[in-house]
Amino acid sequence: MNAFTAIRLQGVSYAFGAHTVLNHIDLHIQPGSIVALLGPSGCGKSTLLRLLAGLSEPAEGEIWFGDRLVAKAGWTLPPEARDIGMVFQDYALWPHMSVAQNVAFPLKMRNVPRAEREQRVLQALERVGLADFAGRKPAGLSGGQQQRVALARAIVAEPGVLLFDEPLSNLDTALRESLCLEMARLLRQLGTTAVYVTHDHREAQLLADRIVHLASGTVESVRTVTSSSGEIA
Ligand SMILES: Nc1ncnc2c1ncn2[C@@H]1O[C@H](COP(=O)(O)OP(=O)(O)OP(=O)(O)O)[C@@H](O)[C@H]1O
Repeated sequence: MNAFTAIRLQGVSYAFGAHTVLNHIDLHIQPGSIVALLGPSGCGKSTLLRLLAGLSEPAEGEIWFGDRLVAKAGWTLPPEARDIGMVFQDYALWPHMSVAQNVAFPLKMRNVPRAEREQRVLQALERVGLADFAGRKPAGLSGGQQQRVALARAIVAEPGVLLFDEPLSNLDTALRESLCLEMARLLRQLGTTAVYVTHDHREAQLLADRIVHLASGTVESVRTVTSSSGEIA
């Protein structure tokens, strides 16, 4: 897979017992685009992201990354076989590892040789403005810095797809906006297809090319953000 991966969902449904959470979702995400999944609490945003990550399997339908089938009814390709990077709300950094070791982890999993690993880790940390923090432990960093480390870890292996689940919601308002703009710039530089779950309209408008509005487990609308000021067509 390369950095320009399209995502296609066809008739995807998911239920917790008798409770249908996603109901025949059809969605096309263009390669290299940044899509925000927006909607009220409980509408199914995180569930949809978990299906894209390979953390849950659909009850119905198919999910394709490029020309690769990654999930269908009752079957899913596991996260580590999907060429994805993920950033969660709670950073999910390993506390006993240094910043550099955290960021190097996806490269280790891919058996990238040590010298190349060190070079790519440094490059990823430079991209998020943390090159001087490589030797620190996560506990010695602010929330915003920890989330930058998580971002560096997500991009270091240059995955085809980046998935974000409310990555800024633990940060204060001012930091949220500046980090959001920083992430938007970085994602555009990288050209990686990205899906970004949020319930914050402003964040979605600052960051995304398209905004998919979910309501009660269905796609209510898909809108294109037409300018950097966040105007929506
Ligand atoms: N493990 C679970 N068992 C049963 N029901 C669940 C489980 N996880 C989520 N749900 C239900 O599925 C629905 C969708 O949840 P989901 O977390 O996808 O929503 P969301 O849009 O991401 O919400 P939020 O913005 O609050 O995170 C909700 O009604 C929720 O209560």
